[in-house]
Amino acid sequence: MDLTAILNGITDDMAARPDRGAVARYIPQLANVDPDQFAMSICLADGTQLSAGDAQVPFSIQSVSKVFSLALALGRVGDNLWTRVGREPSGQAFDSILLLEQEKGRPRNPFINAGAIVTTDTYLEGHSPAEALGGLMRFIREAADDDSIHIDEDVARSEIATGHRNFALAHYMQSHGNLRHAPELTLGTYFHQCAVAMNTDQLARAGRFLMNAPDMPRMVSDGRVRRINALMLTCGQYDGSGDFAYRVGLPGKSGVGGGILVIAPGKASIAVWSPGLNDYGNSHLGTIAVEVLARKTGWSIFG
Ligand SMILES: NC(=O)CC[C@H](N)C(=O)O
Repeated sequence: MDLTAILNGITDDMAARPDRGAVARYIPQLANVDPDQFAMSICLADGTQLSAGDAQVPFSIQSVSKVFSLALALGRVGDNLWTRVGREPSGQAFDSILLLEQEKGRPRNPFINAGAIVTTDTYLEGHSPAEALGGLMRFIREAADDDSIHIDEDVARSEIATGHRNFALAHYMQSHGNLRHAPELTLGTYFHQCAVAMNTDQLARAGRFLMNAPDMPRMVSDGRVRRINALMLTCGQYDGSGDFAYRVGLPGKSGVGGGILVIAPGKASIAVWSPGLNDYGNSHLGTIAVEVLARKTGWSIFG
């Protein structure tokens, strides 16, 4: 299999496509990003790294950060996290408040916004926001083996100023006793976590710990890696998770910045980025690109 040719072929194909989806507009800083960009990077189990397109351009990882915060929170409180957050797909948009009322302030899973806010509230416990974010950045930098990864303050500020729906979710959960800190404190931390900037090379490297391959960084136990991947497969693309599993057949986590981290267990960590989004709020071309990649490589976990 000539992976370089596959990667370059996909990148050329994506560059030529007129339908690129729509960039997220509800976060002002993201509305300015050029939708013509596309990048894909792959880290293989033997340590080889390949990339194509705009693989050196940093983008806002947004909800892809929820994978790292989940790993961190599980490391801190273990299975106690599940007393406050569920493990089922929600079938609703990432920022929906609908089920929270029916389910008494306990979010369906750690990848929708409400669940990620509780996850952040968990790793914030016993720390200041700066210390908590320091812990998260240490985790991400160690996973990627890159100390230059940083938080884009302009993006964080942009979201603090406009994140009314996330404030609504946080206050609603607090009314049910499912937030241990003031909403401003937890959300300030959550918005900074979402504002981590990475390029696809860095993100593919940061995802290597989820591959469960012998020579890859071991940030969490094998069992936990399996479970995080299971949640990525069932909940990682919100109400588009079933469609993504059907088309790609790999666990993935998307963000409204247009990035997706996709894991081929035992084989590869893949990062794709294209800023235009589909109706679910996941990268339109990014999803198509990993669909083609999975088909051409035979990497689907379903054979
Ligand atoms: N889907 C996403 O990437 C959403 C993350 C974004 N920071 C928000 O909370 O709305």
